[in-house]
Amino acid sequence: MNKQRPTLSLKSPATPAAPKLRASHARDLKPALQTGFNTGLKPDSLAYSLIGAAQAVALVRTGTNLPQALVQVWARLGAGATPQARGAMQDISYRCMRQLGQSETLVGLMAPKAPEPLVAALLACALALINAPDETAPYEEFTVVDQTVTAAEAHPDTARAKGMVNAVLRRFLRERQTMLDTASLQPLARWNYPQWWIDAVRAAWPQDWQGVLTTGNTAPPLTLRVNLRKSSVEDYLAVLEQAGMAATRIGPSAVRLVKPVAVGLIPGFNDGVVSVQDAGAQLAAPLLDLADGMRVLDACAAPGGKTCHILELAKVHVTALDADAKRLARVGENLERLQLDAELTAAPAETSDWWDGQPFDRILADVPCTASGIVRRHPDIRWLRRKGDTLQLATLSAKILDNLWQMLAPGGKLLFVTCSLWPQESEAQAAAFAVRHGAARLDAPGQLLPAGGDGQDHDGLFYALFQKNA
Ligand SMILES: C[S@@+](CC[C@H](N)C(=O)[O-])C[C@H]1O[C@@H](n2cnc3c(N)ncnc32)[C@H](O)[C@@H]1O
Repeated sequence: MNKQRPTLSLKSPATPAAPKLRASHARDLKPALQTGFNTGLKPDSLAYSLIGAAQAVALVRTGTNLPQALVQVWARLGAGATPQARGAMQDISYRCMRQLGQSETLVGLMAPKAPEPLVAALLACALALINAPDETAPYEEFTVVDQTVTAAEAHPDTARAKGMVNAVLRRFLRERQTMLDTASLQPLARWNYPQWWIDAVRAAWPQDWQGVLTTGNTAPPLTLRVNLRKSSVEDYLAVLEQAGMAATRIGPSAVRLVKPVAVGLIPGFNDGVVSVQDAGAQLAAPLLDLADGMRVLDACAAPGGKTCHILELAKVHVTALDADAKRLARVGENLERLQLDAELTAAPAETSDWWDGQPFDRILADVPCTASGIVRRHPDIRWLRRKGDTLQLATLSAKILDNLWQMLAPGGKLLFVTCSLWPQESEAQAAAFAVRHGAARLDAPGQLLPAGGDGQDHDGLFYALFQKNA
């Protein structure tokens, strides 16, 4: 077995007398990922993908978001992280996030003592694969057990727990129904969200809370926006049919692929005929009621999905603003692919020193929020957010809205958007804003709860439209 240092460790070698922390405190520590560790596992084996996915899951449990965690793990693995291995690690870790409450509860029922972070994450990944809904189960359950034990043996952070991993998984296969029934008595395991999140959805949406939680645990669809400058929805559906890709129309410009594929394989993607965008998010640009020649501010623009849609609909001058210069670069890449043009400005939307004083005819304020409405795309969010984040983000977005209002021309319209389910960030924010500024409220969808199914399929978004007195 490789004797190199483990890649995940809560203790630093430079501080031998580090105080022992209780498990409840461990999530505040960022374990250092050490480069160069090699498990010796074959990159095309399930064991290799399982230990990689488990490291990403363990990082999420210490506060890193899953996309970043995967990038860190892949960087450390170097050439071993082949496209197939990356795909498998991504698939396993995303599944794991959707079932983490159940898996951690099951481990609590079956493990003799609380496992170390990487062992807990490895077990959670394995249980997510074993408990995958039948139609999506990617591996035989005995293969999963065997490969999880192999993975455990190959990594110094998990090797000592190999026997326990084996015992827990085999016990689960023997006593599956009893274990699942017992676990599901706990809301955390039944719904796979933290208790505070379940309570918040119940309080906000007493009629719909179960559907909202259930939809958030489904895999998201791959929805495309047809660029009406380059094609029509009918023509594009015909292109997909010719390519043998089944698809349905689920919005004015929205087409959902029956089977998601990598973006590089989507016909016309590289030529800007289509973009990837949720059907609910596609409502923003049309609500702005654009006309050629208008000055438009897209105030929280990155990665530019809505910026590009605006420019596909009318010949307008767009300022795309975002506080994050790195993310703003992605707006540039999307504009380039679609052969569109906008002015890119990196600055916080609650400030105004970047503004030339010329009022805007339309303002889109797609403000930073808890993202509680898009958990099916980002299943890690529920495990990363804290209850207090809502108030903090609502305070920032109130500042942003107040600042942007002074930049709007008389008679101009401001569209306020969130991808949140929490009224504090959405309807309560919109109502308070209207009162503060005497803003007229125009027709807009309000809260769209996340919905999946044949007819409609979209994330949870909130829309409020305001007009300034002429
Ligand atoms: C919901 S995302 C925007 C999505 C984008 N409108 C789209 O459709 O592709 C929110 C964006 O707000 C940016 N942001 C966060 N705080 C900000 C601030 N104070 N001012 C401006 N942008 C901010 C984030 O970097 C992020 O790109």
